Amino acid sequence: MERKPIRLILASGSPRRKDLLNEAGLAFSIESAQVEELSGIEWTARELCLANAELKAGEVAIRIPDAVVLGADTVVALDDRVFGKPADLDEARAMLSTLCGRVHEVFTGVCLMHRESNRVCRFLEATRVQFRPLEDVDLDDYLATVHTLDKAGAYAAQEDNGRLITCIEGLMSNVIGLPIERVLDALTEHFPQTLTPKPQD
Ligand SMILES: Cc1cn([C@H]2C[C@H](O)[C@@H](COP(=O)(O)OP(=O)(O)OP(=O)(O)O)O2)c(=O)[nH]c1=O
Repeated sequence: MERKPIRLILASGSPRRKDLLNEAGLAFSIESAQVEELSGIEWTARELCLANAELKAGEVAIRIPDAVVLGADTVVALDDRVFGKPADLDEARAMLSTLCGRVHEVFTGVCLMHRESNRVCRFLEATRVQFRPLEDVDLDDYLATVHTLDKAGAYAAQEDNGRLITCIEGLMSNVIGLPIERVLDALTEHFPQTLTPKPQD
């Protein structure tokens, strides 16, 4: 039986998420979610990134109910602390100083939502990341050369080149904002009608 294609929409303004979906060869469009992200010490990192992913997907899915909407949220967790995007360079410096010499976890929550059929698929991926000791890191240089304010935990694994990171256990794509391997599996299982290849240039 022929299946009717369903549009895939990325509910995100993150250039990293756009690149990862593009590299996977998927056809999709972008509609940034207009939401105030949840935060606060009452949330664990796992709860927070899943709740924010659903919030982002839900806001766009209300507007476009016939599409499958992908929302995602990435946070960094150390012990019971949760680091989102730093508010300013002082906070970025404080986050990086705290993360140095330790292993932390990066969680990305993903929510795929199709309102028309009332179907939602949520999952979370965790990756462990180890940082160099503080004395081996030039934080002034790092903060001057890497754009940290739009990144959870104030670092960019995609352009690290060994400056901060000594070891990554798990999916690299998850650290930079979207565990694309798992997104493809979830789309294949739950929403195969979205898997139309993008037109060739
Ligand atoms: C840890 C880490 C995060 N990041 C990015 C991924 C996410 O874009 C960002 C975390 O913030 P998010 O709130 O997850 O996403 P966003 O604000 O960029 O986009 P939107 O809410 O519109 O979807 O941090 C990196 O690019 N590299 C890294 O190494």
